[in-house]
Amino acid sequence: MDKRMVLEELRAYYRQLKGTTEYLVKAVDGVNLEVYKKDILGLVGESGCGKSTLAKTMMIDLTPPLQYMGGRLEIISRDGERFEIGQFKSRDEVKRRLWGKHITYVPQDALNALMPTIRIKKIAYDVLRSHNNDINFQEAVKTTKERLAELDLPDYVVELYPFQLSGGMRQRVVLAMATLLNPEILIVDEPTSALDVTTQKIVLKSLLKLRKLNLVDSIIFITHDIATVRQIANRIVVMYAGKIVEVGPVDSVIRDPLHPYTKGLIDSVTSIEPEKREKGISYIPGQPPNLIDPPKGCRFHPRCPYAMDVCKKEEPGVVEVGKTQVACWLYEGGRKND
Ligand SMILES: Nc1ncnc2c1ncn2[C@@H]1O[C@H](COP(=O)(O)OP(=O)(O)OP(=O)(O)O)[C@@H](O)[C@H]1O
Repeated sequence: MDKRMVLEELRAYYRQLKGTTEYLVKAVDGVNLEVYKKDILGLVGESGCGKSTLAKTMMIDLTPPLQYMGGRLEIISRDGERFEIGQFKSRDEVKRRLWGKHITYVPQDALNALMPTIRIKKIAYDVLRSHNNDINFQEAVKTTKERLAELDLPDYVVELYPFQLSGGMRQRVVLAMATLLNPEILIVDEPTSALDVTTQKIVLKSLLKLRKLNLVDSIIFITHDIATVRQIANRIVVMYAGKIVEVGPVDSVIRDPLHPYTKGLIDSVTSIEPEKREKGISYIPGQPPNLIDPPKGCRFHPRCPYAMDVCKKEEPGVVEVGKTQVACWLYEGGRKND
């Protein structure tokens, strides 16, 4: 399969000063993942588990207090050009060579990211000109109208100011601006959480369209919402306390979650199905750990109903169960018996 990104034991920590003592917040701590062409990955996990930090690290957007601590990150372009995290001398170089062109990130607060007093056509012109100094304004407007049409937005949107757009329209315009240069990888952080259900669906449709038309090769969709992941993603990536604990095809992970944490996450989703509602709302007991001093062994062990002695002492390796990869001692040497 065509790889677009490879992460091996990737680590990025925040340096935090309390008084005169420095602490390290281990937000991305030994992450392994391969992203393929045509992938739509749903990256899920509780608040604070490191999803946004992983996105920033994938973007090689490492500014203090966030610091790269080791491991590999490789981005592979459609033409086979390879970019390694360690090769860049400055953030400016990363910005010039990677952002927008090969990888792009739409952050959580993207709805407010567009300058309200600059017309869409001028914003798009600036994006396109940052990678092609020779482009003229008319060409830039034409390219922008084409991309807007691909996302089912009318031509006249180029003439508008961001404050004139509704939430859903603005989110699609943000997606259009972020993908004007057809980057291989698009990372979107909670793109639908501030929208009503109907508008959410329109935004999800736009994302699927970007993928289907090959305007982007791979999408990483960060969310708390497993129902949304089910609608859009082909694979689900479950993160807990700075680590990936399970990766697999979306349907099989949701139907038959392997890691006890994934099971807890899925069980805690409120359901509209009466038989599930009757069981009541379940939740994962306890709190996620402090990432300055996470538990030894498996980081989930203090909250895990299946925790064994080994879980408290040693970190589990990754085991393949069917098409799913899971980091859990229950599966070392075979399938869990229960
Ligand atoms: N600037 C910072 N300095 C120190 N620690 C930080 C900083 N930003 C985030 N963290 C910590 O890093 C950890 C991971 O945070 P991150 O925002 O990546 O999680 P998340 O899974 O994206 O959460 P959410 O779903 O709430 O956005 C958390 O413990 C958080 O408190």
